[in-house]
Amino acid sequence: MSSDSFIELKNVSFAYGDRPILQDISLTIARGKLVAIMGGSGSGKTTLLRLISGQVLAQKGQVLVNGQDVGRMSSRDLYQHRRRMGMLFQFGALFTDLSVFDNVAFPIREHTRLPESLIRDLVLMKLNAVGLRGTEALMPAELSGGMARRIALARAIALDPQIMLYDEPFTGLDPISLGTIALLIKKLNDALGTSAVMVTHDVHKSLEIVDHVYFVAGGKIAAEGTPDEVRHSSSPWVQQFVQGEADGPVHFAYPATDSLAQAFGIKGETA
Ligand SMILES: Nc1ncnc2c1ncn2[C@@H]1O[C@H](COP(=O)(O)OP(=O)(O)OP(=O)(O)O)[C@@H](O)[C@H]1O
Repeated sequence: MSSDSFIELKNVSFAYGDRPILQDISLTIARGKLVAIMGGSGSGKTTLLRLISGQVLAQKGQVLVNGQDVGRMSSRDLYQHRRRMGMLFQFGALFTDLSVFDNVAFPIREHTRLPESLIRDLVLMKLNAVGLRGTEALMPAELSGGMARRIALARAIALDPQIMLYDEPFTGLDPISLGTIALLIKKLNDALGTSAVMVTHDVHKSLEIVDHVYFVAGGKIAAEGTPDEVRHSSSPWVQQFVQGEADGPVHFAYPATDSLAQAFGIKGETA
């Protein structure tokens, strides 16, 4: 384990009922880094985020956040843990009957007793951070999809989280909005020193902004590497991902084999 790891999964196994989803997964997210998790549909990527947030608990292994085992947290600790966490989900829609201002203010009002004048300053700062100061009086129906996602990002960072979890933050956005939100995610992560995990299907955009990539297949970490290692991998498996080809050697419905990590041709775990 690296000494600056902030989130660490150690030999984690998880099943929904008797259906195994993740088996003996180990991964590390260093403090202040942005890490992508990629893999086929249904491979368990969102489940990994849920394990980190404590929404589901590992049946085996440990999920450590800042050295604390999420599986052993009291409900009070879990509440504190979630308070230190921001989430931006694909379907994490804004509250349609609240203004932009009230949407961003919502977590601040929910979790603090700050006076309204200070809340106002904080909300305006967060809107400024996502480049949307001046929109505070608008209602969500008056926003474009890209703007709405940025407001959701402002809301997610309202409490200056130590951890950010992104689940498909680019889905449904036009290329320009997608580029804007990707840059914002990177800029905010660097500025806030947040340790962030992003589940994404957008390989190209992610490789531009993340520090490290984990590939999940067959319930395991099939491969991992820096964006450069991923881009230059000679493995047909990785290339299928990077090129976004529908046909190729990756068959996500099949369990991963022991040789999958080697097949990726970049650092991987042996099963
Ligand atoms: N609450 C649940 N109860 C039972 N099974 C579930 C539950 N949530 C997810 N699953 C199943 O677990 C598997 C992994 O789901 P998960 O959402 O983690 O995958 P994913 O990699 O994020 O998929 P996608 O890329 O399609 O969003 C899927 O087969 C899904 O059907």
